[in-house]
Amino acid sequence: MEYKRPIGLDIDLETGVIPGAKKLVRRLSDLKGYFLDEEAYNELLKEDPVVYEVYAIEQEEKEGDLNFATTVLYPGKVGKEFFFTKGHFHAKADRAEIYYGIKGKGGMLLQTPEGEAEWIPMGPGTVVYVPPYWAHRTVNTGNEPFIFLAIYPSDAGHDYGSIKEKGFSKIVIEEDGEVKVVDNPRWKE
Ligand SMILES: O=P(O)(O)OC[C@H]1O[C@](O)(CO)[C@@H](O)[C@@H]1O
Ligand SMILES: [Fe+2]
Repeated sequence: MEYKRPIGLDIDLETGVIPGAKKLVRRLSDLKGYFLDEEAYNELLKEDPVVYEVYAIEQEEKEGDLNFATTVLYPGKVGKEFFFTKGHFHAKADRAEIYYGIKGKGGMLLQTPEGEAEWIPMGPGTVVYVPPYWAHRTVNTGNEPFIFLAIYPSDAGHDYGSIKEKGFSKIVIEEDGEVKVVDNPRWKE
């Protein structure tokens, strides 16, 4: 039998960079239709800021193996809504995932296929267990990059479809200087 080699490396805890990882950049233009306030979206699109970067060490899509990735989610808002990752179910919906907060301040929105949402605040050292079947999106509620590690089965895959279409049933906004998790007025059952 041919064994894969173990991997040991140091994540840069200040920048979130994983040496040798594949880098993915998502700009505001990659998130068309995701934010509630279209006017604010179009205005900010003139600058088309980077919303988040992902540094991933990925294996083949085989049962039993694991991927890991850091995400650097930049601070910012579209209207009242804080910057977030697209969010997804797993293509293999029963695959779970672990997140670990490294730097900055934010949280995770999780949601069942029926639309029951949960908000978990995150900071450095927070561990979040994403159970099978729950969609997940991270949100930066602070004013510095929010950096975290995700560890997930390499055959989990991403299913962006229904989140792209319907969003989450909750949104995370700033109102009167406070972070609020409120019902998404555009949410449809
Ligand atoms: O795939 P999205 O929803 O854009 O979010 C990116 C993050 O989610 C992951 O896909 C893990 O769930 C990572 O690759 C990355 O940390
Ligand atoms: Fe995931």
